[in-house]
Amino acid sequence: MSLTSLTILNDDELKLLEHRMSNLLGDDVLMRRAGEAAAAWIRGEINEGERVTVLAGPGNNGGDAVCAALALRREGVAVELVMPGPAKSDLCRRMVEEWRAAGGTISEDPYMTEPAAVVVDGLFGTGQEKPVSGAYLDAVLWFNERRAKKLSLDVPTGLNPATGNWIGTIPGCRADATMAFLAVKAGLYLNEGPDAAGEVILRELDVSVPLSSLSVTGLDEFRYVRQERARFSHKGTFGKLLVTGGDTGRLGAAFLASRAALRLGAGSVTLEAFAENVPAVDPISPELMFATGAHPVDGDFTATVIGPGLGQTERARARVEAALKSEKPLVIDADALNLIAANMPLQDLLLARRAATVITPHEGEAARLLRRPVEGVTVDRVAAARELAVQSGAIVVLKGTGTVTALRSGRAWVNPTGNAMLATAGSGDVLAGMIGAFLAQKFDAVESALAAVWIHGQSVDGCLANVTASDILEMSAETLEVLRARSAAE
Ligand SMILES: NC(=O)C1=CN([C@@H]2O[C@H](COP(=O)(O)OP(=O)(O)OC[C@H]3O[C@@H](n4cnc5c(N)ncnc54)[C@H](O)[C@@H]3O)[C@@H](O)[C@H]2O)[C@@H](O)CC1
Ligand SMILES: Nc1ncnc2c1ncn2[C@@H]1O[C@H](COP(=O)(O)OP(=O)(O)O)[C@@H](O)[C@H]1O
Ligand SMILES: [K+]
Repeated sequence: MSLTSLTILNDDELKLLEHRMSNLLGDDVLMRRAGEAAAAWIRGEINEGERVTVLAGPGNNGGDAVCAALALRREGVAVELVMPGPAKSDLCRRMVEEWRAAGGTISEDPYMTEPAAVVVDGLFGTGQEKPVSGAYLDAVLWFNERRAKKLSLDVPTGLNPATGNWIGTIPGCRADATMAFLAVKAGLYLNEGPDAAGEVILRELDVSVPLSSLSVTGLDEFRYVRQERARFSHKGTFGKLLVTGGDTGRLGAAFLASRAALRLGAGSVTLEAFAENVPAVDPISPELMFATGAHPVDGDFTATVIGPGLGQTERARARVEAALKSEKPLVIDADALNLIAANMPLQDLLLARRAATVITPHEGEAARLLRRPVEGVTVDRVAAARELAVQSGAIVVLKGTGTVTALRSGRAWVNPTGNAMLATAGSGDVLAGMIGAFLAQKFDAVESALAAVWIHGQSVDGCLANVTASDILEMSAETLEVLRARSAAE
C-alpha cells in the first residue's frame, strides 16, 4: 500500500495525457515501457525454468501484454502468448508483428498452454465497452482457475475502471496484483475492485502525471494529526466534544462514539444520551461525562457529534435542528441523517451552515438523502458522494468498500485502507467519534475526516477475525500512536 497520496485519472484525463505523450515521445513508447515494467515485475516472481502465460486482448491493453511477452522472451524466459481474438488497434497489431518476427507463436485457446508460474491478464483495460463474452470470457475463467501468481495489466478485465463494478454484472478477472499504468484508477479501490485487483502496483512510466480532482488518500493528507502534541498545552487545548444520541436500546452506539473520541485525543467528552436509564458513569471509560437535565448548548462545546443511536423521535428531530443551528463544527451520522433526509427544513438548515460540517452516511443513508434506490449510489460511489456534497454543502464521507470523501467543489478522495473486518455493528459509530475527536482538537475539517477514515481502516490491517467495534477504537488509537512515533522519527 502506498503511503503518499496517489492521483487518480479518469478516462478523459488519461486519453489526454496519452495523446500528449504520444506526440512527444512517439506513439509506441508508453506501451513499450508498460510491457517492460510488467516483465520486470514478472521476472521477480519466477524461478529459473518457470514458465509464463500471457493473455492478450485486441486493444492497447493487449499491446501492453504482447510487449511484456516480447521483453520476457528477449531475456530467455519461456513465455506463451494467447490471443482469443485478432488484434484490432494499430499498436497491438504492430506488437504482434514484432512478436512473430521474433519467432513467437500465438495460440487462441489458453487451455492448450503448459502450466505456468505466472499468468498475465492483458485482455482489456480502460477501453472495455461491454461485458466480456465468448472466447474472451473463456480466457477470464481460465485465468481465475489457475494456481499461479496472477497479474492484471492496468485494470482487471471486466472491471469498470471508474466505479469498481463488474461491467454488466459479469464477474471478470481476479488477480493477485494489478499493475496500473500512468495513474491508478478509482475502480481499483471501490466495491468489487479491491477483491479483483489484489495488490495495486503503480508504474508511472517516467511520465510526470498531472494532478486531478480525485486521489487516493495518503499520509500527506493529514500531517497535522500525525504531529506530536506541543508540551505547552492542557486539556482545554484539545477541545470539549459533545456526543448526542443513544436512545433506549441504542445507548451503546453513543458510548462507542464517545469512547472512540476519548481514545483519539479529545480533551474531554460529554455524552448527551436520550435513553431513559442512563448509567451515572461508564465503568469502561470513567473519563466520560454525562449531560444531565435540559439538553446542552452546542455552542458551549468545541464540536458536536450527533446521530449514533439517536432514534427518529420528535425530540430527536428538534435536537438535530438545534445542532444544525449551532455555529460549531458538527459531525452528523446515522439517525440524524435519516431525520434530515425526511425533513426539508432540516435540509435547508444543513445547507445554510457556515461552521465545518461532516456527514458520514453509509450507502443506505446516502440513498435516502439523494432520494434514490441504494443501487443508484453503488453504481458510482464517487459521483454520489460529490452530488451529496453539492446538495448538502457538507464534507461527505460516503462509507463502504472504498470510503469516498467529497467536497462541494468536486474535490474527492478514495480511502485505500480497511477490510471487511470493519463490517461489524458499531464500527460507523466509532468512526463518527474519531472525526469528532479531531474536530474538537481543532484540526482542519477535511484533514479530520481523511485522517479518521484512513486510521479507522488501517487499524484492522491484517485482521482476519475476532474484531468488534470496541476493538476498532482501541486499535485506531494504537495506529495513531504508531503514526506519530514514525512522524517524530522522520
Ligand atoms: N495509449 C497509450 O498510450 C497507453 C495505453 N495503455 C494501455 O492501453 C489500454 C487502453 O487501450 P484501449 O483503449 O485500446 O482499450 P482496451 O485494450 O481495454 O480494449 C479496447 C479494444 O477492445 C474492444 N473491446 C472492448 N470491450 C470488449 C469486449 N467486451 N469484448 C470484445 N471486445 C471488446 C474494443 O472494441 C477495442 O478494440 C490501457 O488500459 C493500458 O493497458 C498503456 O500502454 C499506457 C499507454
Ligand atoms: N467490506 C468493507 N470494507 C471496508 N470497510 C467497510 C466494509 N464494510 C463496512 N466498512 C466500514 O465500516 C463502517 C461501518 O459503518 P456503518 O455502516 O455506519 O455501521 P454501524 O452503523 O453498524 O456502525 C464504515 O466506516 C464502513 O466504511
Ligand atoms: K487487464
